[in-house]
Amino acid sequence: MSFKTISVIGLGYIGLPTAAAFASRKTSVVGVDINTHAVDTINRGEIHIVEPDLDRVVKEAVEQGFLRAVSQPLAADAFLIAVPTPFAGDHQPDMTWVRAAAESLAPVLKKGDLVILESTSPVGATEQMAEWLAQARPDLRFPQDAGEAAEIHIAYCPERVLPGQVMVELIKNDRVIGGMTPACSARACELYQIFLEGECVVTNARTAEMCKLTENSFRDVNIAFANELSLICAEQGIDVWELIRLANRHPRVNILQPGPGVGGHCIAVDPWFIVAQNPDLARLIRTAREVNDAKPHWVLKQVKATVADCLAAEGKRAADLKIACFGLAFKPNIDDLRESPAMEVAHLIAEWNPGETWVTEPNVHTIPPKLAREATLVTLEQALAQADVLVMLVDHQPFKAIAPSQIKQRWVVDTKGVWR
Ligand SMILES: NC(=O)C1=CN([C@@H]2O[C@H](COP(=O)(O)OP(=O)(O)OC[C@H]3O[C@@H](n4cnc5c(N)ncnc54)[C@H](O)[C@@H]3O)[C@@H](O)[C@H]2O)C=CC1
Ligand SMILES: CC(=O)N[C@@H]1[C@@H](OP(=O)(O)OP(=O)(O)OC[C@H]2O[C@@H](n3ccc(=O)[nH]c3=O)[C@H](O)[C@@H]2O)O[C@H](C(=O)O)[C@@H](O)[C@@H]1O
Repeated sequence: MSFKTISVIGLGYIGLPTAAAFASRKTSVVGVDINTHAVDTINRGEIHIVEPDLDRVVKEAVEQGFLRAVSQPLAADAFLIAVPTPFAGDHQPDMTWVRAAAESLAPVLKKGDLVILESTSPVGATEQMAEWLAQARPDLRFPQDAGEAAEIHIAYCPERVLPGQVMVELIKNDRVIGGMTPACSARACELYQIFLEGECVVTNARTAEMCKLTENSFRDVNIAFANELSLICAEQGIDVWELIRLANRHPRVNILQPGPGVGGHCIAVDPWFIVAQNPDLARLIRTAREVNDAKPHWVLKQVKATVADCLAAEGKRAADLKIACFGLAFKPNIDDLRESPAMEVAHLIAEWNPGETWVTEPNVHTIPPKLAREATLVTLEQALAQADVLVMLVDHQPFKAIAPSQIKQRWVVDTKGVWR
């Protein structure tokens, strides 16, 4: 049985590209979002987020009548949930959005429908979602009670696309399919095969949930290793970038790059879901999070030491000093500031600095509210020409292109090793 209508609940960085990918294959897609600005923008054939190529695909899909957005779920044959799953203040996963999404679609569920959870979630979340649906619809049979005789199919299918390459990775990456029963997995594979060129790899829901968390924890632990090395190398007077380059010449060593910390709303968040469920066992994963979260404070110490050297050498007063931070985004060549360690370093510097704190960020045109009272957004040219201390935080292309002669003989803290 094919899918006549597909509904995607949550039209953000993941939901909108997914909805557009289905619609681009000439399948009727109804996107649902509680944000009316997002709904209106999409219905005009425009987009409210930044992602290469997404604008073109959405425009075509809307113009051809395959994609439309609404504020409340309508009947469909398959529902994909891609709403936020942040953590609460104590690092516990916050499933409020998933519950609200599930409860909002329950009234329109009918026999034979497929419900997929795509949001990054703790182990057991899919079973929990199935319970919420069953409580809302006691007239339908769900997999947790009916097994293969279920009238509703439910699966966990995590998303693993890299921001900036979403439209390519969405189609090409292999996809882990965690059905609550084999029939649920088979139905989910059928759905993704509408646009997927990668392989559907089938497992159960709990393993699929853990798989997503494992991928991001793997990266976090490996970045923490690089960040820890950077601390050790600074103490030992060794250039960490050269060290990593040399060690990576070993055929079985592949160390990642240190930086000001780890940002974005995924790698800095998801490992905590494992820690929250396994507090006594997830020791390495917790420590990696702590190492990466501590890095902005270490960078501040480096800045303080450099400022002290600068003041001593140039005989200036601290209040007259200008410190320029290069970059605010959470990684290079994007405008996303979520959980950005560069933002945090800039904030820590501005709170401490008795002089002026400047930030230069080619992808942002107004100073973010968190920094508005304490820092000034300046051009790259002004920062380079007039600041006393330069702090490299994000290896954006324009910063990497700065001529070495402009950096030479300057007071520099370089967290990305691009101005060495
Ligand atoms: N952004 C990324 O690179 C990746 C994100 N993920 C995961 O995907 C999930 C979604 O993330 P993003 O798309 O980045 O979030 P987002 O914040 O960009 O989009 C989520 C959307 O859901 C909407 N929403 C919230 N509650 C709703 C409800 N009850 N009904 C309808 N719409 C609702 C919001 O208004 C928002 O537009 C999260 O679990 C995230 O961890 C997974 C892989 C990559
Ligand atoms: C395992 C993995 O590669 N996960 C991806 C990750 O996307 P994201 O853009 O957050 O990852 P990223 O490029 O590693 O950046 C995360 C953070 O880590 C930093 N970073 C990255 C690599 C490195 O060598 N050193 C370093 O410090 C970045 O600057 C950034 O602050 O998380 C996404 C997600 O889950 O949302 C996931 O879909 C993506 O595939």
